Amino acid sequence: MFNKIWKNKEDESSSPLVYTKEDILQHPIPKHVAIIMDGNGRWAKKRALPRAAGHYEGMQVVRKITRFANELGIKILSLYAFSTENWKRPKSEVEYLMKLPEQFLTTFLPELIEENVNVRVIGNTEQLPEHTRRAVEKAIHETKDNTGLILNFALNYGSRAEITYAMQQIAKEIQNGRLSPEQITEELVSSYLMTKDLTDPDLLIRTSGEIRLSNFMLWQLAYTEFWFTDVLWPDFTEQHLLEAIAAFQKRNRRFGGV
Ligand SMILES: Cc1cc(N2CCCCCC2)n2ncc(-c3ccc(F)cc3)c2n1
Repeated sequence: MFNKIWKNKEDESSSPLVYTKEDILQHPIPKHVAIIMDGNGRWAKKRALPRAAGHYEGMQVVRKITRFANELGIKILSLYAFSTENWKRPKSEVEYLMKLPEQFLTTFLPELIEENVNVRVIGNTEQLPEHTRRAVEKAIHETKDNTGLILNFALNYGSRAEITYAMQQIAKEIQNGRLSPEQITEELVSSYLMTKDLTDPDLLIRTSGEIRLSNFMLWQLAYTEFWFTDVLWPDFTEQHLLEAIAAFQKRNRRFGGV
C-alpha cells in the first residue's frame, strides 16, 4: 500500500490507465519538467549486457522524450545526465559517458535545430574533457536563438556545489561593498544559481524506483511535485510521461498556502 502512495508501480497486478495526448492537453501542462534518468545500468544487467548498452539505450530515450515534451508544449525539460558524484564510477564507464553528449549532438542536433529546441547546460563544464565541452558549447551556440523547448542538461552538476558557489559569490559582493546582508533574499540567491534564467521545476520524475534527490536541484525543487516510478529509464516511454503529467494535473498545488 505504501508503495502505491509514493510511486507508480508497474507490475503484473497493476493495470495502469492509458492516457492519450488529448486527455493531457485538456488541463494545464507543467511548464518545467525535470527528470532523474536512473536505471540504465540495471537495464543492461537484466539483459546480461555491458552498462554502456544501458547508457546508449537511455540516450535514445532522451531524444524520444525531448521530441514528445516539445509536442506537448512543455517549455523546459531538465535532464540529470551526469552528477558530480559520477566521477567515482569506473574509468572506462566515465570515459564512455563523456562521449555521449558528443554522440547525441552529432546525431540529433540537426533535428533539435529543426524543432526549434534551445540547448542549455547546468554544471561545472570546466572540469569536462575538452571534446565533451566543445560539443556542448557548439550546441548551446547553434541553438541560442531558438524559442521552443529549453532542453537543459545537468552535466557534471551537483546542487550543493551550486549553492556553495553562489554563497561564495554573494560573500565576495558583500566583502567589496556591492551588497549588504539585508539584500540577501530568496530571489537574490536564486539569481546566483546556474538555473537563474529558468523557472523552478513544476514536476520532477525519477525512474528506477529510487526515492531520493541525489543532489539534484535541491533549492529549485522546494515546491515541485514528485513522481517516482519503478520503470528503468531505457524503458521509459511517452505513455509514462503522460502518466506522470496526469498525476501532476490531479494534485492540488497550494505552494504552502491553504
Ligand atoms: C553524460 C551523459 C550521459 C547520457 N546518458 C543517456 C541518458 C541516460 C543517463 C545517463 C547516460 N546522456 N544522454 C544525453 C546526454 C547529453 C548531455 C549533454 C548534451 F549537451 C547533450 C546530450 C548525455 N550525457
